[in-house]
Amino acid sequence: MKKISVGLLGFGTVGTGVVHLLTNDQQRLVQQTGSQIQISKILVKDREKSRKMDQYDHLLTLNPSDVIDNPEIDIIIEVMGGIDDTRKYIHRALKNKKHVITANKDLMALYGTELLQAAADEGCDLYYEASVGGGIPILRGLTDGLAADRIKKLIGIVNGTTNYILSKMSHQSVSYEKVLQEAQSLGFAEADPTSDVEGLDAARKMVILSHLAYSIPVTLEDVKVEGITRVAEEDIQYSKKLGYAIKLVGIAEVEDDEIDIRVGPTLLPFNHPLASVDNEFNAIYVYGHSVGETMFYGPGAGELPTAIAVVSDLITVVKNMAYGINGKHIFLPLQEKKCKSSETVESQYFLRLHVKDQPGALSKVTGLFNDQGMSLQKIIQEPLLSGNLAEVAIITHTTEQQRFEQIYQLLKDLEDVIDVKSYYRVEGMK
Ligand SMILES: NC(=O)C1=CN([C@@H]2O[C@H](COP(=O)(O)OP(=O)(O)OC[C@H]3O[C@@H](n4cnc5c(N)ncnc54)[C@H](OP(=O)(O)O)[C@@H]3O)[C@@H](O)[C@H]2O)C=CC1
Ligand SMILES: N[C@@H](CC=O)C(=O)O
Ligand code: NA
Repeated sequence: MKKISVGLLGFGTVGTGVVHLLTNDQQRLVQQTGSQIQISKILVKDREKSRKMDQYDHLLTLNPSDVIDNPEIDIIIEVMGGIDDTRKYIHRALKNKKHVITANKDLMALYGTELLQAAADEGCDLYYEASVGGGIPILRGLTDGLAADRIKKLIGIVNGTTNYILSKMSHQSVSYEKVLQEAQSLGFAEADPTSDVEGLDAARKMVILSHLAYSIPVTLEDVKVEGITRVAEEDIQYSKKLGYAIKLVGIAEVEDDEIDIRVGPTLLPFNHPLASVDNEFNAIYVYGHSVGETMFYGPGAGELPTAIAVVSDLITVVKNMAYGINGKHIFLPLQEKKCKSSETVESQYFLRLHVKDQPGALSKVTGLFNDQGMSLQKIIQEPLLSGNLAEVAIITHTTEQQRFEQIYQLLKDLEDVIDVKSYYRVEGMK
């Protein structure tokens, strides 16, 4: 039987899951690929660290060259993360005619086109299913399952850590700091969770999805990004009272050949299928011209779900080797990029304000919207416990961003409005 040799860069959360599957599912791998897959070397940073799977200690190395320049290794699995070193290592591995599988969305969002081109030039495979939605086969869903359709819109909950934090804050009375720690200890959060909570991780995933869905070479700079750090418990509670869940959502939409991509806390009505996607689960809602609406749902992070995506890529690479078609399935963006101006993007909005708790204050607020020709869909007012203030939460009807910004400014200037505490976009049902 043909023997395929694999080298790993990294043996952390995802690496451990990959090694676990390669060790315990040999039989299945042989059935699927007709080959015996063995691990030859594993690059780590700390040789002395105690590991869950210590039977592989003899394969550990601190020298990247033992993996990427090793003539015995056919396929590199990159699960160490980071950008600069990994970019160099993957280029070198491809030059050495090794196929590469990576879970690294940071790298693929920034240098995906360059690396995919290098892979195509070398006749090598470069697969990265784990980089978006962990175990959900969303990249394959776009490139294979929906290959015949033109995609209109993607809405994704693509960051497990922030979804975990917002779900826990919504369903239990628990502090932001405590749930972030939980997400870290469960292995969902990045080594530095800033990229999770500031929305950058989701933005990177939206870049990768947009490349595949629209074949447009968007970059991270094209994504308007806001994280969850300013989402207050009150925002979550008032949203619930109005019938909505707050989620960190990425939206990529093409209209008249112009693309708009954004990531931010967004209200979803409870009857929206994405509203019930909780904890570390991810989901990507895809609107195709012909297929209509589809949703890809599953665990977006964690050891084994992410490892499943990596090992499924590995099976594809080994099958491609058997058919002699490596490097033939590289998707490079082919369309010209035209970005939509933010000001004209339409949405409903949620606003939470503190107003003076006195007769007439609420009617001044609603009067302002009325005078500006913007109707409101829902409004609630509740007294605050201190300061002779009331809290008002509003859902507007759909309006352009520039129009909303004008009204927001007028609202802040209104004498009875003490403060506009927050505002977010609201995604309606299609
Ligand atoms: N965790 C998850 O749920 C998901 C992670 N990903 C992505 O997968 C990748 C891996 O993530 P994860 O497993 O969580 O990360 P971990 O931090 O758990 O593991 C990283 C591994 O890489 C090794 N490593 C890191 N830097 C170096 C270096 N400079 N030289 C040698 N070895 C190095 C570490 O060595 P040592 O063990 O010695 O410290 C460790 O084994 C990242 O790109 C991440 O974004 C993608 C989807 C989900
Ligand atoms: N930190 C990421 C891990 C998976 O990509 C997340 O929380 O989704
Ligand atoms: Na995936």
